Amino acid sequence: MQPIVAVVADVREFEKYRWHAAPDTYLEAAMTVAGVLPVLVPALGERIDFTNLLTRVDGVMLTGSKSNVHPQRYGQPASAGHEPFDEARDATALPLIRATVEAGVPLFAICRGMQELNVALGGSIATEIQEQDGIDDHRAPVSDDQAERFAIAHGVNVKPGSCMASITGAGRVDVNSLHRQAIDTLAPGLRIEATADDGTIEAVSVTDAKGFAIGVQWHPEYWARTDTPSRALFEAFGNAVRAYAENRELAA
Ligand SMILES: N[C@@H](CCC(=O)NCCCC(=O)O)C(=O)O
Repeated sequence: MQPIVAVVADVREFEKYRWHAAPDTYLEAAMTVAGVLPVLVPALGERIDFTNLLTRVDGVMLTGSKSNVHPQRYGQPASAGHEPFDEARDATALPLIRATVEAGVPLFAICRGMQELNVALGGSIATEIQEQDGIDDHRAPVSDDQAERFAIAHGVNVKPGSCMASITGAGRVDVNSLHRQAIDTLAPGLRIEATADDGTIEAVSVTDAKGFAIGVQWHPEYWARTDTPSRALFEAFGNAVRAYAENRELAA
């Protein structure tokens, strides 16, 4: 049995069309390492019956994106520093996250996805964090080579006793870094799982989650086959999704 994981699409305009799409790296990591079938959910917002969708999938994965959650979603005015936006993705991901957490469906939120998780549950986001005193530059290296942009960039400190620690081990984990925003106010119901040396929140989990519900600010999908912590995260997500699918089948 191949469990199904919903992946919310980004909206992109090219070749004079409006596309709903997701980067191949996330889909490959889900298929190859997690062992699940990723199925794109178009960013059609509240027209989607999220309750019905969640009866037909065994997990939800939220990808990273160059776009940012619109600041109005967390009560702040928009500025150039918050752009670019993808409001169709916001309108789809945020209610889906709330429904997913409520239903106890396994959830893996990556980069923008972790920021969406925080906003969906009532938190806020800081933008252009590298301009803050004491905060390092977490943006991707300037390069045309994706492997250079997604290269390991810094260490994070995984909290002992955390969900993340049960997957990657507690202590130091080396990660890549491609973000200029980060969690500002932590949402109620989220727990910090890992931080960078400058205090930036790098991983969270849903405090009273019925199962796997983790967000990471880095990109484990890119090296999921070769990097041990990245592989461990996708394998753990896949195992949680399979267990959920089996329980759902037994209950049917
Ligand atoms: N845009 C937000 C979210 C970070 C994120 O998802 N980054 C992925 C970018 C992929 C790329 O640059 O190729 C932020 O900047 O914090």
